[in-house]
Amino acid sequence: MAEHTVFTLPQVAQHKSKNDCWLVIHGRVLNVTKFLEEHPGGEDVLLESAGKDASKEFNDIGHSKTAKNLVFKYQVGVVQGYTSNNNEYVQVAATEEPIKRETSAFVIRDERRPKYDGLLEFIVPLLAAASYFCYRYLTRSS
Ligand code: HEM
Repeated sequence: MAEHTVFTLPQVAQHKSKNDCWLVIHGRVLNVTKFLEEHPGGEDVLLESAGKDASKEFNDIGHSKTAKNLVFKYQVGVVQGYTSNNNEYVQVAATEEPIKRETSAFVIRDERRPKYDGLLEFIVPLLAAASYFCYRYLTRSS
């Protein structure tokens, strides 16, 4: 698959013109030549990062989810030293500048409750009520 073609950073650096513009975002090598004119932020910012790792610039803008998903569309490979991990590419060996791995801002809370929680909620009041009636029964005046 094309998205797993491995490129070195010097190889990526050879594609830095308006007619042939590649950049790296989070270990992914992107060919954004056709996207230059479409980029809502303008082509100049992309050309400034052409042939380079633009992860920091990409993050700093705070691109939307749409923008993040578009990254996949332009992927032509990965940077040497990165490996796929659940659809994210993480650095496995020092290449040049370390690229920060993007982390999710969400904390997923496990709302599942223990299996017997519901049962206990039912049994404890039942036992309390049963104890009360036993007590009343045993202490009743005949
Ligand atoms: C393939 C990589 C990129 C894609 C797919 C992309 C996509 C987009 C999209 C869809 C927007 C519209 C706003 C949004 O949805 O977030 C946007 C805005 C923008 N992008 Fe990118 N972008 C890329 C790379 C970059 C890079 C490397 C830079 C900076 C060096 C950059 C700078 C900007 C700026 C300045 C805006 C305008 C933000 C604003 O007007 O508030 N983008 N980009």
